[in-house]
Amino acid sequence: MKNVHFIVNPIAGKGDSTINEVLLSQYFEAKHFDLCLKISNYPGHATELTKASLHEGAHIIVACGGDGTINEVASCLVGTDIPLGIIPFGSGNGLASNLDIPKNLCEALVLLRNAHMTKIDVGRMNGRFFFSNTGVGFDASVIKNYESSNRRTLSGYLAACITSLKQLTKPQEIEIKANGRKWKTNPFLVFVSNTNVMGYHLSLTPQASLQDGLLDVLVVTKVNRVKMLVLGVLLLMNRPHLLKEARHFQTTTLALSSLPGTHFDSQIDGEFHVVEDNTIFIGIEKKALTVIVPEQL
Ligand SMILES: Nc1ncnc2c1ncn2[C@@H]1O[C@H](COP(=O)(O)OP(=O)(O)OP(=O)(O)O)[C@@H](O)[C@H]1O
Repeated sequence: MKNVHFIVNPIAGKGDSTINEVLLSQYFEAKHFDLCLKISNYPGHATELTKASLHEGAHIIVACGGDGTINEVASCLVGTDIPLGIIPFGSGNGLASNLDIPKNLCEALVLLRNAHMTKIDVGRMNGRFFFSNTGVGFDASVIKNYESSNRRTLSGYLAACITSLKQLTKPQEIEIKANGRKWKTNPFLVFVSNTNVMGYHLSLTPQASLQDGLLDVLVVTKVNRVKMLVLGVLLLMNRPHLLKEARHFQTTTLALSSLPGTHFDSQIDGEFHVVEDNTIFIGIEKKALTVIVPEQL
Protein backbone atom coordinates (compact mmCIF):
# COMPACT_ATOMS: atom_id res chain seq x y z
CA MET A 1 0.00 0.00 0.00
CA LYS A 2 1.40 3.43 -0.99
CA ASN A 3 0.48 6.54 0.98
CA VAL A 4 0.13 9.47 -1.39
CA HIS A 5 -0.46 12.92 0.11
CA PHE A 6 -1.70 15.87 -2.00
CA ILE A 7 -1.05 19.39 -0.69
CA VAL A 8 -3.28 21.88 -2.52
CA ASN A 9 -2.85 25.65 -2.67
CA PRO A 10 -6.43 26.82 -3.37
CA ILE A 11 -5.37 30.32 -4.50
CA ALA A 12 -2.61 29.24 -6.94
CA GLY A 13 -3.13 30.26 -10.56
CA LYS A 14 -6.73 31.28 -11.18
CA GLY A 15 -7.76 29.63 -7.88
CA ASP A 16 -10.14 27.28 -9.67
CA SER A 17 -8.57 23.87 -9.01
CA THR A 18 -11.04 20.99 -9.30
CA ILE A 19 -9.08 18.34 -7.44
CA ASN A 20 -11.08 16.22 -4.97
CA GLU A 21 -11.08 12.71 -3.41
CA VAL A 22 -13.62 11.30 -5.91
CA LEU A 23 -11.49 12.33 -8.91
CA LEU A 24 -8.28 11.04 -7.29
CA SER A 25 -9.87 7.64 -6.54
CA GLN A 26 -10.41 7.16 -10.30
CA TYR A 27 -6.64 7.22 -10.85
CA PHE A 28 -5.39 5.59 -7.63
CA GLU A 29 -7.18 2.29 -6.76
CA ALA A 30 -8.08 1.93 -3.08
CA LYS A 31 -6.46 -1.53 -2.87
CA HIS A 32 -3.03 -0.11 -3.79
CA PHE A 33 -3.13 3.51 -2.61
CA ASP A 34 -4.04 5.30 0.59
CA LEU A 35 -4.75 8.93 -0.35
CA CYS A 36 -4.77 12.08 1.77
CA LEU A 37 -5.82 15.50 0.46
CA LYS A 38 -4.75 18.58 2.44
CA ILE A 39 -5.55 22.23 1.74
CA SER A 40 -3.12 25.06 2.44
CA ASN A 41 -4.94 27.86 4.27
CA TYR A 42 -2.23 30.53 4.41
CA PRO A 43 1.34 31.24 3.20
CA GLY A 44 3.72 28.77 4.86
CA HIS A 45 0.93 26.28 5.67
CA ALA A 46 2.02 23.89 2.88
CA THR A 47 5.38 23.50 4.69
CA GLU A 48 3.61 22.60 7.96
CA LEU A 49 1.31 20.16 6.15
CA THR A 50 4.28 18.51 4.40
CA LYS A 51 6.19 18.08 7.67
CA ALA A 52 3.08 16.45 9.18
CA SER A 53 2.76 14.17 6.11
CA LEU A 54 6.36 13.00 6.58
CA HIS A 55 5.51 12.06 10.21
CA GLU A 56 2.35 10.31 8.99
CA GLY A 57 4.44 8.05 6.73
CA ALA A 58 3.66 9.50 3.28
CA HIS A 59 5.51 7.69 0.49
CA ILE A 60 4.87 10.39 -2.13
CA ILE A 61 3.97 14.05 -1.53
CA VAL A 62 2.33 15.99 -4.34
CA ALA A 63 2.48 19.79 -4.48
CA CYS A 64 -0.66 21.09 -6.24
CA GLY A 65 0.07 24.72 -7.10
CA GLY A 66 2.77 26.87 -8.65
CA ASP A 67 6.44 27.44 -7.91
CA GLY A 68 5.67 29.00 -4.50
CA THR A 69 3.75 25.92 -3.34
CA ILE A 70 6.40 23.59 -4.79
CA ASN A 71 9.02 25.55 -2.84
CA GLU A 72 7.11 25.12 0.44
CA VAL A 73 6.58 21.37 -0.09
CA ALA A 74 9.89 20.43 -1.74
CA SER A 75 12.00 22.30 0.84
CA CYS A 76 10.94 19.57 3.33
CA LEU A 77 11.88 16.74 0.93
CA VAL A 78 15.44 17.79 -0.01
CA GLY A 79 17.89 15.04 0.94
CA THR A 80 15.12 12.49 1.68
CA ASP A 81 14.04 9.60 -0.56
CA ILE A 82 10.42 10.81 -0.58
CA PRO A 83 9.56 11.85 -4.14
CA LEU A 84 7.88 15.12 -4.99
CA GLY A 85 4.89 14.94 -7.33
CA ILE A 86 3.66 18.09 -9.06
CA ILE A 87 0.23 19.13 -10.27
CA PRO A 88 0.83 22.50 -11.97
CA PHE A 89 -2.04 24.67 -10.76
CA GLY A 90 0.12 27.81 -10.67
CA SER A 91 0.30 30.84 -12.93
CA GLY A 92 3.89 30.68 -14.23
CA ASN A 93 4.72 27.02 -13.44
CA GLY A 94 8.47 27.36 -14.16
CA LEU A 95 9.66 24.05 -12.66
CA ALA A 96 6.72 22.03 -14.04
CA SER A 97 7.34 23.45 -17.55
CA ASN A 98 11.02 22.50 -17.42
CA LEU A 99 10.04 18.98 -16.29
CA ASP A 100 7.38 18.70 -19.06
CA ILE A 101 4.64 18.02 -16.52
CA PRO A 102 1.28 18.56 -18.28
CA LYS A 103 -1.03 21.36 -17.12
CA ASN A 104 -4.00 19.14 -17.84
CA LEU A 105 -5.09 17.67 -14.47
CA CYS A 106 -5.99 14.20 -15.78
CA GLU A 107 -2.71 13.89 -17.70
CA ALA A 108 -0.76 15.04 -14.63
CA LEU A 109 -2.54 12.40 -12.52
CA VAL A 110 -1.68 9.63 -15.02
CA LEU A 111 1.95 10.75 -14.86
CA LEU A 112 1.85 10.55 -11.05
CA ARG A 113 0.28 7.11 -11.19
CA ASN A 114 3.14 5.91 -13.46
CA ALA A 115 5.61 7.29 -10.88
CA HIS A 116 8.70 7.49 -13.11
CA MET A 117 11.37 9.23 -11.03
CA THR A 118 14.51 11.27 -11.48
CA LYS A 119 16.74 13.39 -9.26
CA ILE A 120 17.23 17.10 -9.78
CA ASP A 121 19.58 19.75 -8.43
CA VAL A 122 18.44 22.16 -5.73
CA GLY A 123 19.61 25.75 -5.30
CA ARG A 124 20.23 27.32 -1.91
CA MET A 125 20.21 31.05 -1.15
CA ASN A 126 21.39 32.03 2.35
CA GLY A 127 20.00 28.79 3.76
CA ARG A 128 16.70 28.85 1.83
CA PHE A 129 16.14 26.37 -0.96
CA PHE A 130 15.03 27.30 -4.46
CA PHE A 131 14.06 24.88 -7.18
CA SER A 132 13.42 27.19 -10.13
CA ASN A 133 15.22 30.52 -9.67
CA THR A 134 16.20 33.40 -7.43
CA GLY A 135 17.29 36.94 -8.22
CA VAL A 136 17.94 40.49 -7.09
CA GLY A 137 17.43 43.88 -8.71
CA PHE A 138 14.73 44.45 -11.33
CA ASP A 139 13.56 40.84 -11.07
CA ALA A 140 12.80 41.21 -7.32
CA SER A 141 11.05 44.53 -7.93
CA VAL A 142 8.79 42.93 -10.57
CA ILE A 143 7.81 40.14 -8.17
CA LYS A 144 7.09 42.69 -5.41
CA ASN A 145 4.74 44.60 -7.74
CA TYR A 146 3.25 41.36 -9.12
CA GLU A 147 2.38 40.15 -5.59
CA SER A 148 0.79 43.45 -4.59
CA SER A 149 -1.30 43.58 -7.81
CA ASN A 150 -3.14 40.35 -6.86
CA ARG A 151 -3.29 39.47 -10.59
CA ARG A 152 -1.48 36.14 -10.95
CA THR A 153 -1.65 36.13 -14.76
CA LEU A 154 0.75 36.89 -17.63
CA SER A 155 -0.89 40.32 -18.10
CA GLY A 156 -0.45 40.94 -14.35
CA TYR A 157 3.23 40.01 -14.71
CA LEU A 158 3.73 42.35 -17.68
CA ALA A 159 1.92 45.17 -15.80
CA ALA A 160 4.30 44.59 -12.85
CA CYS A 161 7.27 44.89 -15.28
CA ILE A 162 5.97 48.29 -16.46
CA THR A 163 5.41 49.52 -12.88
CA SER A 164 8.95 48.42 -11.96
CA LEU A 165 10.36 50.27 -14.98
CA LYS A 166 8.62 53.46 -13.81
CA GLN A 167 9.97 53.00 -10.27
CA LEU A 168 13.51 52.31 -11.42
CA THR A 169 16.25 54.02 -9.39
CA LYS A 170 20.04 53.99 -9.83
CA PRO A 171 21.21 50.43 -9.10
CA GLN A 172 23.52 50.10 -6.08
CA GLU A 173 27.09 48.92 -6.54
CA ILE A 174 27.66 45.32 -5.51
CA GLU A 175 30.57 42.91 -5.56
CA ILE A 176 30.07 39.58 -7.30
CA LYS A 177 32.25 36.52 -6.63
CA ALA A 178 32.05 33.43 -8.82
CA ASN A 179 34.38 30.89 -10.41
CA GLY A 180 37.39 32.22 -8.47
CA ARG A 181 36.91 35.80 -9.75
CA LYS A 182 35.41 38.88 -8.17
CA TRP A 183 34.24 42.13 -9.74
CA LYS A 184 32.18 45.22 -8.92
CA THR A 185 29.15 46.28 -10.91
CA ASN A 186 25.86 48.23 -10.65
CA PRO A 187 23.54 45.54 -11.99
CA PHE A 188 20.07 46.14 -13.33
CA LEU A 189 19.46 42.52 -12.38
CA VAL A 190 21.22 39.37 -11.21
CA PHE A 191 19.17 36.29 -12.06
CA VAL A 192 20.22 32.82 -10.89
CA SER A 193 18.43 29.80 -12.29
CA ASN A 194 18.24 26.05 -11.94
CA THR A 195 15.54 25.75 -14.65
CA ASN A 196 15.40 26.66 -18.33
CA VAL A 197 12.00 28.38 -17.90
CA MET A 198 11.17 31.05 -15.32
CA GLY A 199 7.41 30.85 -15.88
CA TYR A 200 4.83 31.66 -18.56
CA HIS A 201 7.22 29.86 -20.99
CA LEU A 202 9.61 32.84 -20.71
CA SER A 203 13.28 32.32 -19.96
CA LEU A 204 16.31 34.38 -19.01
CA THR A 205 18.47 31.23 -18.98
CA PRO A 206 17.28 28.91 -21.80
CA GLN A 207 20.49 26.84 -21.58
CA ALA A 208 20.00 25.88 -17.89
CA SER A 209 19.68 22.23 -16.88
CA LEU A 210 18.14 20.77 -13.71
CA GLN A 211 20.69 17.97 -13.64
CA ASP A 212 24.07 19.52 -14.52
CA GLY A 213 25.09 20.49 -10.96
CA LEU A 214 25.44 24.12 -12.10
CA LEU A 215 23.64 27.40 -11.57
CA ASP A 216 23.01 29.54 -14.65
CA VAL A 217 23.55 33.21 -13.92
CA LEU A 218 22.55 36.23 -15.99
CA VAL A 219 23.94 39.58 -14.88
CA VAL A 220 22.58 42.59 -16.75
CA THR A 221 24.61 45.73 -16.08
CA LYS A 222 23.18 49.24 -15.90
CA VAL A 223 21.05 49.80 -19.02
CA ASN A 224 19.01 52.73 -20.30
CA ARG A 225 15.26 52.47 -20.93
CA VAL A 226 15.70 51.71 -24.64
CA LYS A 227 18.00 48.81 -23.79
CA MET A 228 15.43 47.62 -21.24
CA LEU A 229 12.82 47.46 -23.98
CA VAL A 230 15.32 45.55 -26.15
CA LEU A 231 15.83 43.15 -23.22
CA GLY A 232 12.03 42.74 -22.95
CA VAL A 233 11.79 41.83 -26.65
CA LEU A 234 14.76 39.43 -26.40
CA LEU A 235 13.10 37.88 -23.33
CA LEU A 236 9.92 37.22 -25.34
CA MET A 237 12.19 35.51 -27.93
CA ASN A 238 14.02 33.57 -25.15
CA ARG A 239 17.31 35.17 -26.29
CA PRO A 240 18.14 37.64 -23.43
CA HIS A 241 21.87 36.74 -23.50
CA LEU A 242 22.11 38.47 -26.93
CA LEU A 243 21.91 41.87 -25.18
CA LYS A 244 25.44 43.35 -25.09
CA GLU A 245 25.02 44.33 -21.43
CA ALA A 246 23.91 40.80 -20.42
CA ARG A 247 26.56 38.38 -19.24
CA HIS A 248 25.68 34.71 -18.85
CA PHE A 249 27.84 32.20 -16.99
CA GLN A 250 27.57 28.95 -15.08
CA THR A 251 28.92 28.37 -11.58
CA THR A 252 28.47 26.21 -8.49
CA THR A 253 28.62 29.14 -6.08
CA LEU A 254 27.88 32.84 -6.26
CA ALA A 255 28.40 35.50 -3.60
CA LEU A 256 26.91 38.99 -3.77
CA SER A 257 27.75 41.77 -1.34
CA SER A 258 26.67 45.38 -1.10
CA LEU A 259 27.86 48.19 1.16
CA PRO A 260 27.61 47.60 4.96
CA GLY A 261 24.23 48.75 6.30
CA THR A 262 22.41 48.05 3.03
CA HIS A 263 20.23 45.03 2.27
CA PHE A 264 18.99 43.10 -0.76
CA ASP A 265 15.44 42.78 -2.05
CA SER A 266 15.21 39.38 -3.72
CA GLN A 267 12.78 36.86 -5.08
CA ILE A 268 12.89 33.12 -4.44
CA ASP A 269 10.84 30.93 -6.79
CA GLY A 270 8.63 33.89 -7.64
CA GLU A 271 7.95 35.03 -4.06
CA PHE A 272 9.31 38.37 -2.79
CA HIS A 273 11.91 38.02 -0.02
CA VAL A 274 13.90 40.67 1.86
CA VAL A 275 17.44 39.57 2.75
CA GLU A 276 18.21 41.31 6.06
CA ASP A 277 21.90 41.38 5.27
CA ASN A 278 24.34 42.93 2.81
CA THR A 279 25.62 39.53 1.65
CA ILE A 280 24.00 36.72 -0.28
CA PHE A 281 25.57 33.32 -0.77
CA ILE A 282 24.07 31.04 -3.41
CA GLY A 283 25.04 27.41 -3.95
CA ILE A 284 23.73 24.22 -5.49
CA GLU A 285 23.11 20.75 -4.08
CA LYS A 286 23.55 18.22 -6.85
CA LYS A 287 20.61 15.85 -7.46
CA ALA A 288 19.25 16.40 -3.93
CA LEU A 289 15.53 16.07 -4.75
CA THR A 290 13.62 13.12 -6.21
CA VAL A 291 10.80 14.19 -8.55
CA ILE A 292 8.11 12.28 -10.45
CA VAL A 293 8.47 13.11 -14.15
CA PRO A 294 7.30 11.90 -17.57
CA GLU A 295 9.00 8.68 -18.66
CA GLN A 296 10.81 10.25 -21.64
CA LEU A 297 12.54 12.96 -19.53
N1 LIG B 1 -4.83 29.64 1.39
C1 LIG B 1 -3.89 30.50 1.01
N2 LIG B 1 -4.19 31.83 0.94
C2 LIG B 1 -3.29 32.75 0.49
N3 LIG B 1 -2.03 32.43 0.09
C3 LIG B 1 -1.67 31.12 0.13
C4 LIG B 1 -2.58 30.10 0.59
N4 LIG B 1 -1.93 28.91 0.52
C5 LIG B 1 -0.68 29.17 0.02
N5 LIG B 1 -0.52 30.49 -0.21
C6 LIG B 1 0.63 31.20 -0.82
O1 LIG B 1 0.31 31.44 -2.18
C7 LIG B 1 1.51 31.84 -2.83
C8 LIG B 1 1.44 31.62 -4.33
O2 LIG B 1 1.37 30.27 -4.63
P1 LIG B 1 1.97 29.62 -5.96
O3 LIG B 1 3.31 30.18 -6.26
O4 LIG B 1 1.87 28.17 -5.79
O5 LIG B 1 0.94 30.07 -7.09
P2 LIG B 1 1.18 31.04 -8.32
O6 LIG B 1 1.92 32.26 -7.88
O7 LIG B 1 -0.14 31.22 -8.97
O8 LIG B 1 2.10 30.18 -9.30
P3 LIG B 1 3.58 30.46 -9.92
O9 LIG B 1 4.51 30.73 -8.76
O10 LIG B 1 3.95 29.21 -10.66
O11 LIG B 1 3.42 31.66 -10.81
C9 LIG B 1 2.61 31.04 -2.12
O12 LIG B 1 3.58 31.96 -1.69
C10 LIG B 1 1.92 30.43 -0.90
O13 LIG B 1 2.66 30.64 0.29
